[in-house]
Amino acid sequence: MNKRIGFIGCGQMGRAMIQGMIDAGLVKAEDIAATALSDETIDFVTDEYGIQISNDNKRLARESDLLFLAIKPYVYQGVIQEIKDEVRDDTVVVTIAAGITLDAMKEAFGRNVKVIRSMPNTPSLVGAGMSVLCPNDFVANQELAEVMEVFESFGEAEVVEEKLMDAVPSVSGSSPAFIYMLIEAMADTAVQQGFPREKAYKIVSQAVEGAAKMVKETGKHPGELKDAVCTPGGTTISGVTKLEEVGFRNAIIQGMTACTDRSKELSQGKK
Ligand SMILES: NC(=O)C1=CN([C@@H]2O[C@H](COP(=O)(O)OP(=O)(O)OC[C@H]3O[C@@H](n4cnc5c(N)ncnc54)[C@H](OP(=O)(O)O)[C@@H]3O)[C@@H](O)[C@H]2O)C=CC1
Ligand SMILES: O=C(O)[C@@H]1CCC=N1
Repeated sequence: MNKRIGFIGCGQMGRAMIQGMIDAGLVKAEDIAATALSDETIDFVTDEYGIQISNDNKRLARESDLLFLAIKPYVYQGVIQEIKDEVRDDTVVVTIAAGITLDAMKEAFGRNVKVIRSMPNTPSLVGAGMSVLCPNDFVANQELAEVMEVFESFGEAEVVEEKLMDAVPSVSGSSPAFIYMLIEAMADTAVQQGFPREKAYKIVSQAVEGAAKMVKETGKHPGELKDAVCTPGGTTISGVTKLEEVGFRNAIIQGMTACTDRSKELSQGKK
């Protein structure tokens, strides 16, 4: 890709995306530039990733064709104030924060900048990301296609209407945390039942990955796949019955709803 890609912020999510696109061969490390606040991060990223990194947000904003804002939501206002006059009219700005709306971006910039609101997730680090995007009216189809190419280099990407963006963290950005909790709980149980910890994580995470692959590759309804595991009078149905009794599915629904509610609060400017 012959676009200059810049990341303002180079923490967990920025690094996951950068590593993902380098591993995919989309860009060379030396063609990516980033900024961070601390010397500690700047030194670490220089050593580990080999990208250009400094604390000069203005220069990065001026020089980037695709500018990712990989900073925490509460830092957005300050950083946009700093860079808004440096961002060129042909630059595409990509947000990755929950609750930063396209309207809020327009207001912060005080003009019509090309903006794509996105929500990636950290599995991008290993090429298994799931990102959801929503462009504003000033992004041309070709520009959206280029940004999709970036996101698809480290996983899968979908475009949705902005009204769905507050629900997106619960299904992509935040959802890996819920799955890690599931894996941890399953592995803890395995350890309690005598498995060594490392074997427990290997077995459980492979089973989780396999189940996800079955849903994706067979196209079958998850309920049908679940039924195929349940032998009459067997072990699985005993586990399924107990999980229903303790409200497993309801717990997931409530967790995801709380996640979406928090995104809505952030979108409304609540701290
Ligand atoms: N973590 C995740 O799983 C996901 C995160 N996101 C979103 O990604 C964004 C970043 O999150 P995450 O990567 O986890 O956060 P981190 O805290 O790991 O990274 C934030 C980065 O921003 C840098 N930074 C802070 N202030 C400035 C500034 N003024 N100028 C330049 N750089 C600055 C920090 O520098 P330093 O390192 O020096 O402190 C750090 O490198 C958030 O908006 C979050 O909502 C979206 C999807 C998933
Ligand atoms: O927790 C958060 O707010 C961010 C957005 C999705 C994942 N991390």
